[in-house]
Amino acid sequence: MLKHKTIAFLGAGNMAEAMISGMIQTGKVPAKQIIVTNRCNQNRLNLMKEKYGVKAVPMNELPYEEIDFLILAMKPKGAEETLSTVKSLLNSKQVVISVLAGITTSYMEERLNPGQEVIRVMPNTSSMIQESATAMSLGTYAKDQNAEDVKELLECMGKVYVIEEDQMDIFTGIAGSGPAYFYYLMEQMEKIGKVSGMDNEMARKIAAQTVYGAAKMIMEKEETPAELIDNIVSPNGTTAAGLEALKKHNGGEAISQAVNNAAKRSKEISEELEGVLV
Ligand SMILES: NC(=O)C1=CN([C@@H]2O[C@H](COP(=O)(O)OP(=O)(O)OC[C@H]3O[C@@H](n4cnc5c(N)ncnc54)[C@H](O)[C@@H]3O)[C@@H](O)[C@H]2O)C=CC1
Ligand SMILES: O=C(O)[C@@H]1CCC=N1
Repeated sequence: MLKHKTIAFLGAGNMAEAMISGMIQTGKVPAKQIIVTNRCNQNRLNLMKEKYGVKAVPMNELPYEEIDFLILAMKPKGAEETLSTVKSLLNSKQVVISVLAGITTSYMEERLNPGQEVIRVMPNTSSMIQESATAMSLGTYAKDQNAEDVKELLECMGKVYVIEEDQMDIFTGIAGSGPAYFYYLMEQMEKIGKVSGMDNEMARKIAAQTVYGAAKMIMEKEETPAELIDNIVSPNGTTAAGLEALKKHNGGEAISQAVNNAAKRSKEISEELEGVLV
């Protein structure tokens, strides 16, 4: 039952805000049960309080005893210090949820009290409008009931996929970072529309509607991407000409490289930070 849970965010940045926005919109978690804090930016905390009606407190005033789910939402490099700080403040019933890229459940478990429940999550910023593709992987000690509640919480932000943790790097490459590739793509569409005399705003909306429609087709129809492409291509037509240019300029390879490089970076972050322990 989410309505009785108290959820605290350590870190009040872009990802925390997107998640809070998604949660608030469902009404499943009362705003007064969401607490947000960060290391230094009081203006940011004020903004979160005004915009979402959540509690916003300085770090040293976080009421740890009230928290059910503690969400780590700072940058990965802050994990070490944060985990060592919260270790002595948490009890065994509280669940630590991390959205930090590259931070493994074992990394967290090794730095928290033995048996502490930990869940690793990878959302994306579309949580803001409840359209995230979010992954979750359970740590060694995560209990079924808490895992179910956390899944329900993440469903406030979009679709949730429970995955093996060894898939988290590639998931991050596809879905955590993924919105940025599509924004980049749409930015290029907007630019070329503008160069060709189209109104900026109009070109942006047209590109977005096209991406949105294509994504919806994949979600709602049975056809594969290849079949859907086939439905668009006319022999010697415009799409064939467009795809020819895309292939000539290694469009497919560019996307594969983007996903792979992001996944590789996620793995590197784990390795760099794990190195701190030895
Ligand atoms: N932005 C995104 O699209 C996604 C981000 N993430 C993960 O979310 C985390 C946060 O990313 P963003 O929100 O984009 O960063 P951000 O820079 O917008 O926000 C970071 C926040 O953490 C606070 N902070 C820094 N150190 C802290 C500490 N020791 N204790 C408490 N608060 C601290 C900062 O004051 C700031 O409010 C990262 O670890 C990232 O890997 C995961 C999925 C998607
Ligand atoms: O760029 C990053 O590292 C974070 C993780 C996924 C999206 N943003």
